[in-house]
Amino acid sequence: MNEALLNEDTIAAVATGLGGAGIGIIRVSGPEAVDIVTRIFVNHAGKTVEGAESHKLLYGNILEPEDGKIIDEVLVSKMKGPFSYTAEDVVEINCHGGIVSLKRILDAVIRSGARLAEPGEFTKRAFLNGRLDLAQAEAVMDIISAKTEKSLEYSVGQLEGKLSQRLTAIDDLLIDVMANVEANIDYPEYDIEEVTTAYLNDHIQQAMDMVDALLKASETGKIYREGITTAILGEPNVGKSSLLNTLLMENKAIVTEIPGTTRDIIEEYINIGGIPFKIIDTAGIRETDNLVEQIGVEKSRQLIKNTNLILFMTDLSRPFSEEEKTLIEELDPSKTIFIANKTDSMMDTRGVPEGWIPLSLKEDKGVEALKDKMLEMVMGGSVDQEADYIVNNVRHVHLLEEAMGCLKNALGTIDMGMPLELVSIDIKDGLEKIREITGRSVGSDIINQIFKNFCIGK
Ligand SMILES: Nc1nc2c(c(=O)[nH]1)N(C=O)[C@@H](CNc1ccc(C(=O)N[C@@H](CCC(=O)O)C(=O)O)cc1)CN2
Ligand SMILES: Nc1nc2c(ncn2[C@@H]2O[C@H](COP(=O)(O)OP(=O)(O)OP(=O)(O)O)[C@@H](O)[C@H]2O)c(=O)[nH]1
Ligand SMILES: [K+]
Repeated sequence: MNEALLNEDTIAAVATGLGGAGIGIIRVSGPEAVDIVTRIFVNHAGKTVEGAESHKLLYGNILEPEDGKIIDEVLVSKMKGPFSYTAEDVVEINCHGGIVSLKRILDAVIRSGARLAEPGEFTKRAFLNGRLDLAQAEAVMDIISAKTEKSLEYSVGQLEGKLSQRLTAIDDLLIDVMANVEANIDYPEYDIEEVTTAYLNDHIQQAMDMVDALLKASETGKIYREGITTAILGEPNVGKSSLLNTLLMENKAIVTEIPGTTRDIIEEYINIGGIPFKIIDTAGIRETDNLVEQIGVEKSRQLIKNTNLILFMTDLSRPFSEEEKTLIEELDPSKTIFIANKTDSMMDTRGVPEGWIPLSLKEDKGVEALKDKMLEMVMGGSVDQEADYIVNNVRHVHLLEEAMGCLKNALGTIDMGMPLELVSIDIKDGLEKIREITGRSVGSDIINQIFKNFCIGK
């Protein structure tokens, strides 16, 4: 599989942004990388890229290949394969970050024999050359699109192999079981290792427990990946915008452009305890004056149904309206936080209702308690704060579910007293699914699909 995908081209791309930063990097990787850059680089003391030490910076100029005119002043680093990001020879040219300099140097590199890299092609080469497995390569993309420090931490963990180690442990266990089963099929008369029903059930169950732990970690992963969709609801003037502003001011999450995804709606992310909450723009709901009328609108119903969390707010400076009472009945208490705002100017006839969070945005009281409550609702047992790793990728989740299905089938096959050959097939199917995650067994179409979503230069 690897040979078919590997090719001997030398590839090049701008690895940094094109927005006119202080410094920009052009990355070149492949068998001709050193030769190509050697030909267009000069150093006042006569040092060459060819002769340079690996992983050291070299100062000089990049020249036009045709007439030797200086394009820019640069620092060049050579990383000799296999000790590089791609495991091939890599040369990086650090130039001034302007778009013209970057473009002219990239052009010079291409004219000297490299071709433009496809999106994700550097990381794809790292995978095909065996420096990263597929789960690790995918982590690179998660690192780039991480929304909070916590999700960055988990993705770096995945790049370091925390998920891969667990998958390898499952792989090892299943290989062991298969070896024993196969031996028993091939040489039943020798009684090499007794493959009893108890042995099989026990070991397959062990593998299932390991897969199950990963699936649990994927529920947490989904939260870190997608954020908790949150809507702030309430009658006009209760303080919804004020709450949003307060939360945004101190807790705005850093959201970088996610390569390969189109974003047609503006989403505000706030970061509470490392978890991204995605605030849904309820402008549509806010426009109407009448709350019941709002909720009657199909879109609002959909919104309420599809949101993970609802912050419902009332205003203590006036009585409950009939509309509010109706809506409170309709809302699902398991995903709603009820907030009583304006405690500073509460009507004499109103107290804070039982179970509601008292808040005064004016006096900045109760915001911490609200944030704690938001975290508590999300945790609900599913988020383990101390988790060492999470499963952060939809492809992985599907494959884990499929692996689980195969192993369940194996138990069923044993239970029905079917021959060992059939048990062996079920286990093998499960193993294949695990190997699709690490990329030990995966088709080139899937590999191409995965790397297509990376950004250029990665
Ligand atoms: N300039 C630059 N910065 C970068 C990258 C890069 O490719 N270039 N990276 C790209 O994403 C990240 C760093 N990742 C890297 C991973 C491995 C190697 C590397 O050369 N590995 C060798 C040698 C390691 C060593 O000296 O011990 C190896 O693994 O054998 C370099 C960068 C972030 N910053
Ligand atoms: N006294 C008091 N006033 C508040 C408090 N929170 C918000 N307000 C005021 O209430 C008014 C309405 O606040 P907004 O945040 O605009 O309310 P809203 O729910 O977004 O209003 P609509 O956009 O009309 O739905 C503003 O004048 C705020 O300053 C509070 O805790 N105490
Ligand atoms: K408002």
